[in-house]
Amino acid sequence: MADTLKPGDRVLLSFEDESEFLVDLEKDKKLHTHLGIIDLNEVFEKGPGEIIRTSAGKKGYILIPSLIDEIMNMKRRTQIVYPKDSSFIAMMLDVKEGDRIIDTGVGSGAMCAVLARAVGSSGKVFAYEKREEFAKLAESNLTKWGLIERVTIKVRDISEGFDEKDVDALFLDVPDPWNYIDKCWEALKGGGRFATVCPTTNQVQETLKKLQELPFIRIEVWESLFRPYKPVPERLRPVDRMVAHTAYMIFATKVCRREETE
Ligand SMILES: C[S@@+](CC[C@H](N)C(=O)[O-])C[C@H]1O[C@@H](n2cnc3c(N)ncnc32)[C@H](O)[C@@H]1O
Repeated sequence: MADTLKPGDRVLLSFEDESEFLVDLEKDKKLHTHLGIIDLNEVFEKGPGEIIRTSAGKKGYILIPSLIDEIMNMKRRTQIVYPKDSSFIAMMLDVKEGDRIIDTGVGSGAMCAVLARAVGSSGKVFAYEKREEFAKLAESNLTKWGLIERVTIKVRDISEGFDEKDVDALFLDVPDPWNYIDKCWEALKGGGRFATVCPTTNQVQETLKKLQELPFIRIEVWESLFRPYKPVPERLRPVDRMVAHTAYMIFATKVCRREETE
């Protein structure tokens, strides 16, 4: 049986000219677009996967938005971690159901959402952010995506340290990560995984120096390059332009000490 849509549900209306609209459903409401008017009562009646037509006869489809759809269209006031990086980071941190994770700075909440989804309903993300307005924006985004129950947002400068101890993994996204790596080490459990992102190589160098001073092992630096293709079977080829750079990703694993002590 088709999913039944109710007021407050979010849908993605996807049209043939590639226009897409993310909509919070309301009864008796009309959406005015450059393709014509969409009667939302029709969306309720039809349901996900079905065709919708605007008042101008343009054809679209009713879909349930994915987290990637949400992140690529989200309200943001900071740079965000893009899905091509955040999905890999979540795997490298081995985030799973029930984990306790720290995410900082939470910014607009893009990476936090990926972590919150991965920890499941029995896990928790402790999200630190020094700027109240960004913490509020992250809270609003995570609420919209139904993930806020799994996240505790703390408005705090992380130079004061973290409240949590023995967390399974920690993600750090601030302009000067090397200044907080000792605090991250303190919060992680033995064997806990650490990740950070930096847009420039000189930031990576500073971060690596700091990681090497502390008991961290398996230090790795990665960059992900994704090249989409035009999906035309007769002329299959890459698109003309690609995103050449987002961020370098640095990973490390905490150990309790580097050498055995007597
Ligand atoms: C690039 S944004 C984070 C984006 C976020 N990871 C996302 O995917 O949406 C960096 C954030 O770190 C916060 N920040 C910078 N230094 C901080 C500090 N010392 N303590 C807490 N937050 C900090 C900034 O206010 C900003 O919101």
